[in-house]
Amino acid sequence: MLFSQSGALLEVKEISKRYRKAKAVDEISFKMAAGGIYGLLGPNGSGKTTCLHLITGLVQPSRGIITLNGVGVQDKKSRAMIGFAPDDLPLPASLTGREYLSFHDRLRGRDDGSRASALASALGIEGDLHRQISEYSHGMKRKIQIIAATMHRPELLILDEPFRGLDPESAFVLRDLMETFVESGRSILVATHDMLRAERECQTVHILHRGVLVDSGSPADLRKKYGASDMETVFLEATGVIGGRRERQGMVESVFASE
Ligand SMILES: Nc1ncnc2c1ncn2[C@@H]1O[C@H](COP(=O)(O)OP(=O)(O)OP(=O)(O)O)[C@@H](O)[C@H]1O
Repeated sequence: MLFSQSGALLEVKEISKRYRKAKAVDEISFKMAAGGIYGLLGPNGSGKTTCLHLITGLVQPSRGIITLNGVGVQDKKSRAMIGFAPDDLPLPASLTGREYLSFHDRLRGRDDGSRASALASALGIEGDLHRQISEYSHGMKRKIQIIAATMHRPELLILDEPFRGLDPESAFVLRDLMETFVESGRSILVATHDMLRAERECQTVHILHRGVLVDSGSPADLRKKYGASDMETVFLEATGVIGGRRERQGMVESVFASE
């Protein structure tokens, strides 16, 4: 496993991303070590997806720098070490699953066909690889994306809401895959709204609110810090949702109060 001078696999240093006047991500910094699952939590619109796109190198930051093993993520060498499964499922409907995976191979100049088959078997869709993606269910699309993102054995796997729409069996299988992946010394950064999973699976979570990193730590440490019994309460406290409750309730009451 390669390391940068700081020993971190990934270093995000003071990155900001501005879209016209609005800052989607504002001066965020954090590090990830090799061999762990890290969570990116935050309310809708808090900048999680933007942050993931910046780390993949697909989007350029307005400010700041992101390195993987000490090399900028815009560099081709870094990109080869990253796998990304986005939340939306932008898949070419007319290709078969197998053709889609071969397409990824060609883009990377690799031949990972046998690994793709092994992963498809593990995820239970090997028998569907000859079918057109237009015929795939939501869960099958999610799985083919995860295979495409992992078959080249990246050092860093980035997953945006990977469990969304998966049945319990598929979620269980994906969780096993993630665990095996990190046991091999690789790391995962996962953006999620699922607090239970974040608590169970992430060694460290970063909580975003309006583009700003408001807190970071292990789920256990954060629960202690906020005096909370679960990560959902930590999330609501850290993002100020609980604090704004009275004001919101007043607004709703004003709508429904009898005249
Ligand atoms: N291409 C874009 N152009 C303009 N604004 C954008 C663009 N992409 C994201 N934004 C804005 O950046 C902010 C953060 O969006 P982002 O999608 O990163 O949030 P998120 O935390 O992933 O949200 P969700 O949980 O709803 O998916 C939002 O205000 C959004 O409107």
